[in-house]
Amino acid sequence: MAELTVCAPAKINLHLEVLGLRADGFHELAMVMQSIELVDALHLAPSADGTISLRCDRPDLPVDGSNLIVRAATMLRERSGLPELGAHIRLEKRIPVGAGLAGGSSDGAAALVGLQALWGLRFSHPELLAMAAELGSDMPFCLDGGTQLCFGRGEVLEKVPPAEGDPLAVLLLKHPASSVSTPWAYGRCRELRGHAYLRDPHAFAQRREALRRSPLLAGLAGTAAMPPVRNDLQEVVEPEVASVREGLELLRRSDRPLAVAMSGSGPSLFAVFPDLDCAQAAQAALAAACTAAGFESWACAFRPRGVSLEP
Ligand SMILES: C[C@](O)(CO)[C@H](O)COP(=O)(O)OP(=O)(O)OC[C@H]1O[C@@H](n2ccc(N)nc2=O)[C@H](O)[C@@H]1O
Ligand SMILES: Nc1ncnc2c1ncn2[C@@H]1O[C@H](COP(=O)(O)OP(=O)(O)OP(=O)(O)O)[C@@H](O)[C@H]1O
Repeated sequence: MAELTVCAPAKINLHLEVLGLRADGFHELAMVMQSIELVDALHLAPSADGTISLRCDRPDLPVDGSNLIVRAATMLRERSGLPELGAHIRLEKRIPVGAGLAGGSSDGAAALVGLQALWGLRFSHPELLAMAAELGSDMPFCLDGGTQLCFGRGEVLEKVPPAEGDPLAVLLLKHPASSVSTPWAYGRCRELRGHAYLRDPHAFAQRREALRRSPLLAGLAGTAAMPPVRNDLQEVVEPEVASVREGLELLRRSDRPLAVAMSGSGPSLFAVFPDLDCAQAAQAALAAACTAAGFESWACAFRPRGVSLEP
């Protein structure tokens, strides 16, 4: 096989509820995650000498063993038992880094799927999901993407069927000089809200059931109005990060957004619109204000799937 291209879409969190602490030190979560049409591209080619190399068009992104693409590739080769496997990988990076959009996680998921195809491996889907879960809490979602309920530390997934008709869309904002450490955000959440964390597994189960029946899923299906988006990390990050406050204020000026919130651990912000035309109109209307405040913006439709191999 010559070269192969695999797409790695970003995600936003349409619901991020911190339930409590787990024995492994991670947080027990109840989330709804949504893939969007903001996509990194990985170009894969076999290497003759068994090396795994990564090149990227973003000089500020490490391409060594700390990159999730290299970590995923190394894990896949080890688990295959074929140490002679190698690949040259070129990353076209379009998802902002450290933004709350799981760009790194999605790239790792794309590496698992793309290299399985390039190397002709035959891991089952559950095996790929298990490898993804070892590499990061957001990575399992990124494999199949679309709209999913995410429980546990983020790796226990329940698919939500895509809505009928035109997909919803978002206007996404991020300040290029701003990024938020995910471990810091969760640590701060524990400081501020740890006293109110749920402790009883039955209470966790009740919250999961409440999310399965929530007005949010009816709103996404178009059978009810979209409720406000809940992101428990937003109330932790917003007071500490000016670009989050500024971005939320900008988005609240747009024309009738269905919801406005921060994604993941931030600092990217999004406003939900009924379709891509509305999101693009909102982007045009806010263009001058965003430029003046130094924000980058993207108008993206919801995407009904995650990682995808390109023909
Ligand atoms: C904020 C979100 O992006 C929301 O989708 C995710 O929860 C974070 O997913 P992620 O970046 O893949 O997180 P990981 O790389 O697995 O963990 C990074 C750090 O975040 C904290 N973390 C992450 C997930 C989780 N359920 N509880 C946590 O407390 C832990 O300190 C962990 O060491
Ligand atoms: N391929 C990659 N793309 C982007 N970041 C990567 C990649 N590999 C490793 N990283 C590292 O992961 C960290 C954050 O990655 P990412 O862009 O997924 O953050 P994020 O969007 O906040 O993710 P999450 O929503 O899961 O918190 C950065 O420190 C970055 O250096």
